[in-house]
Amino acid sequence: MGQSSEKRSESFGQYVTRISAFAAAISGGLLFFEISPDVENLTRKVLGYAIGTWILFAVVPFLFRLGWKHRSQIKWKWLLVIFVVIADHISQRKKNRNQDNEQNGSLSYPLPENETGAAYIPHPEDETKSGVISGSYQQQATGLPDVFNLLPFNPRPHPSHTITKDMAADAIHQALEMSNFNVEEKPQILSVESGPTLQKISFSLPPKVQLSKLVQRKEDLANHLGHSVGFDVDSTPYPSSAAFVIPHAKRAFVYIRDVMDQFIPFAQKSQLPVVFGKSMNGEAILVDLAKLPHLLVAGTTGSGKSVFINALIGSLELVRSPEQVKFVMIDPKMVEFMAYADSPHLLLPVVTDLRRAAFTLQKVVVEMEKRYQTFAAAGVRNIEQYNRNHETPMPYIVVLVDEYADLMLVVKDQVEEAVQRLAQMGRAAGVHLVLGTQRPSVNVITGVIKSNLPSRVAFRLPSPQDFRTVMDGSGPHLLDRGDGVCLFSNGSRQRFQSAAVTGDDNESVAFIKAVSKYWKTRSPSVDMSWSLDEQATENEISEVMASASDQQYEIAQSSLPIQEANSEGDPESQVTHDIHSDLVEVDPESMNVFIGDATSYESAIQVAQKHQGISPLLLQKMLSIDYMTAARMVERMQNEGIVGEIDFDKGMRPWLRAETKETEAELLHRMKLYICKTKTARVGDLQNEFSIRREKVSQLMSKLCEEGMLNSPTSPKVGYTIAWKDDQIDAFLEA
Ligand SMILES: Nc1ncnc2c1ncn2[C@@H]1O[C@H](COP(=O)(O)OP(=O)(O)OP(=O)(O)O)[C@@H](O)[C@H]1O
Repeated sequence: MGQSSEKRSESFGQYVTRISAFAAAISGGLLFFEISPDVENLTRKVLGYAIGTWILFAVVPFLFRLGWKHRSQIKWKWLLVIFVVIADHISQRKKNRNQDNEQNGSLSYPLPENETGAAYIPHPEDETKSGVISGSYQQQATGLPDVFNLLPFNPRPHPSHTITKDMAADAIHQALEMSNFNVEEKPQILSVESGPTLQKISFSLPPKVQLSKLVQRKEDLANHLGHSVGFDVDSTPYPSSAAFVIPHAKRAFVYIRDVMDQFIPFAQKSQLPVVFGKSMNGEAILVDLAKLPHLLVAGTTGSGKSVFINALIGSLELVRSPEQVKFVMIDPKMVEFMAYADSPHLLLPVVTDLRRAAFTLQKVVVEMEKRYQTFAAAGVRNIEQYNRNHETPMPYIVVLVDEYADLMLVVKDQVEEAVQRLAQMGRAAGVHLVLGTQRPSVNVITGVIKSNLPSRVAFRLPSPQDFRTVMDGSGPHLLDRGDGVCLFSNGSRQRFQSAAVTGDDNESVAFIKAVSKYWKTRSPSVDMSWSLDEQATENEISEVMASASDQQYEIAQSSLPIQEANSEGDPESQVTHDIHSDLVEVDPESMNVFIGDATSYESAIQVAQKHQGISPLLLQKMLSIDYMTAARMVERMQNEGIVGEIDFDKGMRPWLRAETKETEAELLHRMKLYICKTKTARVGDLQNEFSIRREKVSQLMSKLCEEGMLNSPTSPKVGYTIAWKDDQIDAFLEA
């Protein structure tokens, strides 16, 4: 009986040992193939349990049997001492870890050991007025700001081996030959750059091989090089050369922790510092979101869009207190931003309802308008100047939308209008947009959005057409997990590996919670959170949104064809002329500019007249234009004597131009003089010269045609021409 139970426990032990050996082998294999950080973490855990089980069921019984056999020779006293020392060591380690967790917000992942025990300690009182990081950190020895200690470590900071020049020359030679290029010699390799995901091999183009041909046969080359995904052909700074971009066999990840040495000084001199990732040659890409000033992020599911946006939020939360930056998060899917529910950086709870999302965006527009009023009262132009002159900084607001396509499908009109206004005017007010989408169709990424969000990031997308919609051009086959292309407003475009706080979802949630806890203990006094219902009344929103639509309506009306004469009422509306003929003198390429500039200036004058004065802020608000354009128009109005010097009490330049008493005949005479002197009859020039409405100019020009001074436009390209001969012009001028 005793023997059979011993046998049974032995076979159970063997059984368990075999299972754990099997589990260890599988997890070891999975670790070797580096499938993803998620799988990696799981396999590490399984490996740990397997080894633990093996120790428990194989090693411990073996040692026990061995000890029992030689029990007469064992020095029990020494064994006890060793046991006590080990137990003490284990309990001490456990205690230290608990203390660390306590300090750092109960992380579920181990904190890095701080060798010197020292850290930069952020002091809210040290905040610089420029709104830079919560203080000049007090450096104690070589530590980090303690909030940075919350960042997880990168399990895979380095890629697998970079290809050597010799191997590259062989591989490229072979691929060129197999793709039907006539190459006699191996190409000369000029450089091999290695980043976290890719390596870029630059080589001299063999005779008769052109870069454009390589691009054409990209797919073939990719197949022959064994990299059908991720391969690209690129240009290089070297003459007569090309580059092949090839993914690493095993790529590295970029964690924020990896670049914090560069990020901390960068954060000191920027407003909204974020870690984008690393470039193809492994350099950190650090970006000031305030300068972008908005961002569109597109990527299909699994491409790394959410990890990137989380890295962006994480970067800001690390270096900006809740008093300095506030987030508005819109998450219709209720997946991405829910982990931030407790964050003190939130201006209002995460918005998940689509209609409420539209309302929220409009509310942000109201906030932006209020800020402009505050700036006007304080005599400053933007948030930077305001924060420089004020003790309590005005927080930047970053609006994050997880799935912009969902919003556009349901509440397109409200959303697009609000997004357009925020994109056009948000920057000076410290309001910035980050719009994410999985579905970058033309219905979602409309012309309006694209023209207002020139900075964009594309991760892997379902089709080349989608990539084109986002980036306005073709691009490489991108890999999953953060291989992306970024495009900045200055037109520069580059491939990059996106940064992550961590690639592990659980670790990510733990980090977000820890950072929230960190800031809650440090900035408990100021509660700036919004209550959407209290502060943003429907009236307030509709008032602000309507002021724009009225104005846009006026502008739209002024450029519509006017077909019927109206013999009564406003003489200016007595127009018999199709306004399209005014535009015919303009080259179609420049038409937009022409219509925009001339019409806007005329509208600006109307705004000034209506309000009996003007300020850039008022103009900016009424015409939905950027501050600089508004300021330039105001300056022009002042130079032309339409408005006067600034009246500081009213915060405006008063309207000066008396209503014109000039009769139509006098105005016609002045126009004739102008045409004779300048020998031009362009509607735009006359409109600018006389500061009168486009319709009025058209009406007068029709009269001049009737008088025989001008010829009517004959084709869409040719505008009015002068019919008078030179001697008629001279005679008129002499008279
Ligand atoms: N930059 C990165 N570094 C490391 N791992 C990454 C990175 N980006 C993505 N991953 C890995 O890829 C997985 C999917 O990424 P992510 O959740 O960001 O996809 P997504 O594009 O947002 O898709 P969805 O819209 O379906 O959420 C992550 O869980 C993570 O394991």
